[in-house]
Amino acid sequence: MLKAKNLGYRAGSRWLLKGVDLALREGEFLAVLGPNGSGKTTLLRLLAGELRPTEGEVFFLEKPLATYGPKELARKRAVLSQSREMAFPYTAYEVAFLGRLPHLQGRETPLDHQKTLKALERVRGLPLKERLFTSLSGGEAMRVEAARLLNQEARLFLLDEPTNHLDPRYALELLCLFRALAYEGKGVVAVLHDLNLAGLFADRVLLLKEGRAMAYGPPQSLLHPDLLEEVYGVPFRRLGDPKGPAFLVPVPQEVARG
Ligand SMILES: Nc1ncnc2c1ncn2[C@@H]1O[C@H](COP(=O)(O)OP(=O)(O)OP(=O)(O)O)[C@@H](O)[C@H]1O
Repeated sequence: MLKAKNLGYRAGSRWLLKGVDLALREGEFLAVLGPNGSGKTTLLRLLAGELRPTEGEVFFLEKPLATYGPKELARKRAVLSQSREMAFPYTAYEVAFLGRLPHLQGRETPLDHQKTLKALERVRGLPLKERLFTSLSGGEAMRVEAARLLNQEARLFLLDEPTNHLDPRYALELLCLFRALAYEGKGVVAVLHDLNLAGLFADRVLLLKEGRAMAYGPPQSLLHPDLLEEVYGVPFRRLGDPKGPAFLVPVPQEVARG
């Protein structure tokens, strides 16, 4: 459903992203990993159509992304960005309702409100619905934003650090939710910093370093201490049962040397 070929983006004289290829099928969950400043958000914004590539092209549902109008795009792909800013003092309910906007034919219907309540319920956000969005904690705001995305009923979800601000239980719940949506046939691309969550939830991982793809493939083969040390510049240790999922933790140099 989503394909990028030789994707590059330059700001001034600096390439923030260069030569990135990826392909996402319906039902797949792709995790984008990499150090701070490695180009993850830039890639997500290119895939969302918020930035135009300097080089290469993005195809979404068999069409060049650049040929979509904003409303058509908003019905088909939903974006969770890092910014939580709201131009107006919306309630949590109103923020979740924003997801219906691309679908409204002139005016809202009772069904749009039912869907909004259902979306809030799926993220355990119903008790927050009357609260001003700006008064919510980081984790509460993230869940309300997730309800907005669900309400958009898109085929592709692009998530920039969706587990930011979430405690371990909500982080797992949120990723389980998007994993379930992928099993239903949606596509999910999530920028994550937690390698272990990526290993648990993603079908494939793209590892970026300085705007270039260092590796792209199934997490079992990529989340390896040597590769991670090369990408992040710190040693990693693999924990857990060798036959089970890998859990990788960064360790100080002294600990790595024993
Ligand atoms: N408009 C711009 N002009 C110049 N440099 C930019 C611009 N936007 C982003 N950058 C730089 O490009 C690099 C990649 O930024 P990006 O936000 O994509 O990284 P990231 O991997 O998402 O980082 P983080 O993990 O810190 O969120 C950073 O060094 C950033 O400062």
